[in-house]
Amino acid sequence: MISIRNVSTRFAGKGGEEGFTAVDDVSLEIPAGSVQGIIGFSGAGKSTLLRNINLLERPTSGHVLVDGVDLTGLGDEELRRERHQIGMIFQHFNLLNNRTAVENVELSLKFAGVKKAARRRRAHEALEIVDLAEKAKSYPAKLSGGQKQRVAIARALVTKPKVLLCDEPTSAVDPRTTASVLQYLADINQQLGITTVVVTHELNVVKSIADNVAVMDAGRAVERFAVDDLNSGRFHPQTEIGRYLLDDDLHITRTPLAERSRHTAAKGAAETKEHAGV
Ligand SMILES: Nc1ncnc2c1ncn2[C@@H]1O[C@H](COP(=O)(O)OP(=O)(O)OP(=O)(O)O)[C@@H](O)[C@H]1O
Repeated sequence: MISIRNVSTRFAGKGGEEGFTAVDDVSLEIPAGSVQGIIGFSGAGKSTLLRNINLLERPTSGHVLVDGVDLTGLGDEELRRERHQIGMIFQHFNLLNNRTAVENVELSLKFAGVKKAARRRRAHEALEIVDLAEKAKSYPAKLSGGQKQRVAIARALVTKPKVLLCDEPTSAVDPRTTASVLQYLADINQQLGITTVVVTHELNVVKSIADNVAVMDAGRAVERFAVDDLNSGRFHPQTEIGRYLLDDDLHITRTPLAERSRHTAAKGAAETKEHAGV
């Protein structure tokens, strides 16, 4: 459904600085109706690859096909039309603060050329999908982080896209809200059959929502696996970055409390002696 073929994205350097390759020859097939996770550390190129899918960031080379249409080969007008098939949500929601929830959702329809008469009705319907009908007239400042993300989801869904791109959708909300936002995304994927791509650095996010995952490191997709295979122990990462990322352990080195207190006590006694000039 989404076919990423040998995509590379190189950013030009400023003022004689060397350029930077953020995405390096990535190919990825994302089946229709599936949830694809993209995981990696900060700076790995995840967001750039996601933005390559709707050409918010045009790849330097390679092709992106959505439903068989090569977006990289389209002119501006055709690309604008195809983009209405692709919704996107962001870490910081990107709502307009001077518009109510329903007006934020309506804007997507306006850009898609939907007539005014139908816009308000459809925007209310989209807010109902994310259980926010009663907040339709609230401004973003009066909404919690989770509610803002749900408005953003409604805004992305209202044009009935085939694809939903999610850039760190839960990084700015607490763990309980994370679960709620992920549940909405899972339900929407299941009920509406929207092919969903989720970029995250959180293993528990991909484990709970994705069917397939790609691990990115330094612009490359270095590992791919099905979450079922990971959960059942059939998948074993081959790269160091994969092993590190897929291990729940945070790798913090700590001295056990008992040893710490012995150490502190010994240090304290030495300092007391020193202070007393013994
Ligand atoms: N417009 C740009 N111009 C120059 N360099 C950029 C640009 N956008 C991103 N980069 C660089 O490309 C690399 C990849 O960035 P990207 O945002 O895709 O990574 P990421 O894996 O999503 O990281 P994070 O999790 O921190 O968002 C980074 O080193 C970043 O500084």
